Amino acid sequence: MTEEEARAWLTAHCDVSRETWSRLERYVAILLSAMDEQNLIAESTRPHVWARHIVDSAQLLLHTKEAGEGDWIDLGSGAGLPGIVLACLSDRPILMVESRRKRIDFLNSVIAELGLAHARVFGGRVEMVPPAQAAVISARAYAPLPKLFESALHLSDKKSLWVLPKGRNAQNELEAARPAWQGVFHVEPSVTDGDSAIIVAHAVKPAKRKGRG
Ligand SMILES: C[S@@+](CC[C@H](N)C(=O)[O-])C[C@H]1O[C@@H](n2cnc3c(N)ncnc32)[C@H](O)[C@@H]1O
Repeated sequence: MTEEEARAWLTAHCDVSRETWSRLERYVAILLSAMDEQNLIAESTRPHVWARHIVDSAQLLLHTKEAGEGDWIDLGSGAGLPGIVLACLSDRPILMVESRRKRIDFLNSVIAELGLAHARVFGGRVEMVPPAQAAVISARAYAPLPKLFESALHLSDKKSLWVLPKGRNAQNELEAARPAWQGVFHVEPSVTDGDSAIIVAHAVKPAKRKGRG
């Protein structure tokens, strides 16, 4: 997907008002300029930021149309991917969880600068977030599935929808997690990379251990 195709995709699939475009443009500008101080995205993706990061984040919205009302919690948000992009494109309250100080400060400054009143940051580890029943949970490049579910189960209930961009190994990672985790799982293709996929899940819970004997 070229940068031009990425913008066209946003126009076709998301409700992008002039205000939203200007927020997204501003976010991209802040992100690229902060790259001088901290490594927020891989250097190689800098020329492809709209496709590799903005659309890659925005596409998660396509899989959450059935989600109930309530908060979206984004685990390990880093520079705000997907959290800030989703906050620009949706009014749903979003909590971004990030443990690294410089990234927490970066996220708070972006929220203030873009005026995203429905977005908040929990500055600390996912495991320390007070229990919640999120409507949606996302995590991009945060942790392998078992650690991801273990660390965030207390933020979910059976209705929570998990949307987890997982790269090329999505299916294998899912198979590996299956013995320990039950749920309803789908693997959806990514629009930005034909080889990558997004795991969409609900009713996630630890599998019952088989009794001995
Ligand atoms: C590889 S980065 C990905 C960042 C962003 N989601 C993205 O796709 O660009 C993983 C992020 O998760 C954060 N992180 C890792 N473990 C965490 C934990 N247990 N609690 C909160 N944040 C965590 C790291 O500080 C880092 O910013």
